[in-house]
Amino acid sequence: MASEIELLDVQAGYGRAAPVLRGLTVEVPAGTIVCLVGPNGAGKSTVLKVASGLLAPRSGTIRVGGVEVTGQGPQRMLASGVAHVLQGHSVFAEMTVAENVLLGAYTIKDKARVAARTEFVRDLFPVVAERWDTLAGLLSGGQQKQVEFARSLMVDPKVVLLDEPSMGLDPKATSTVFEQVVRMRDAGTAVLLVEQNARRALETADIGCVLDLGRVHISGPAADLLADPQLADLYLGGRPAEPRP
Ligand SMILES: Nc1ncnc2c1ncn2[C@@H]1O[C@H](COP(=O)(O)OP(=O)(O)OP(=O)(O)O)[C@@H](O)[C@H]1O
Repeated sequence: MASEIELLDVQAGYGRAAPVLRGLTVEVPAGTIVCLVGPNGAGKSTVLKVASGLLAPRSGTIRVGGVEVTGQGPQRMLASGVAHVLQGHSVFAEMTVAENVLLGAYTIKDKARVAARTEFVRDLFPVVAERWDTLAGLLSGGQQKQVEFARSLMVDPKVVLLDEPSMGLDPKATSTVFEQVVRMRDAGTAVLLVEQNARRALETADIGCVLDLGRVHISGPAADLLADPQLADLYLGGRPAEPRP
């Protein structure tokens, strides 16, 4: 299966400090959700920063859709097909949902294409369509996250990078947000997901990667990782795996 994004043997870090990523390899095949889990400070967000061009790797190779893009900055990575939904909330509260979503299309000059993408995201995220003219700041945290998802899909990316989408959300809103992540995948966008809520994320993902000491320690079908008692002990709070619904 072709990969939408590949990070191969990547070393990366901040300033003169020791590298955070030390020979990390991860790939996101088309049509899949890949989830990175691992302890605090393992480098999960750093992987996404390298993937979106916010942080240049010190060495290694990055490919998007099979084309090498190593060292490109965020704008060129976006143009190559990589969209990044950052941790926390990034909607503009004083702007409407429509204005927030359309910001995602600021690089697209073709009006017909913008109209087609607008229809696509309004269809995919019903709450976005329902609250289109509402000030984004009046929406709940989970609804705001869906506005961010919609904004990221305006450029029709090959892969979307999601950094802790459930952060600060209650369990019901978290479930809705994860359902929307699955809808994004089913609508054709591959997803690289980073989550503190490792068990919930692995229940949603197709492939799981456990990050430790700056490398992918273990990877495989997410269901297998969930069923592994040793992994559950180390990374999933020690509870036995619950069967998938
Ligand atoms: N902007 C930065 N400048 C310097 N060091 C940083 C910066 N961002 C992250 N780091 C360091 O890089 C390491 C990995 O951080 P990162 O945020 O990637 O981990 P994480 O696995 O996403 O952690 P968490 O689960 O706590 O969000 C940490 O030691 C952190 O202190």
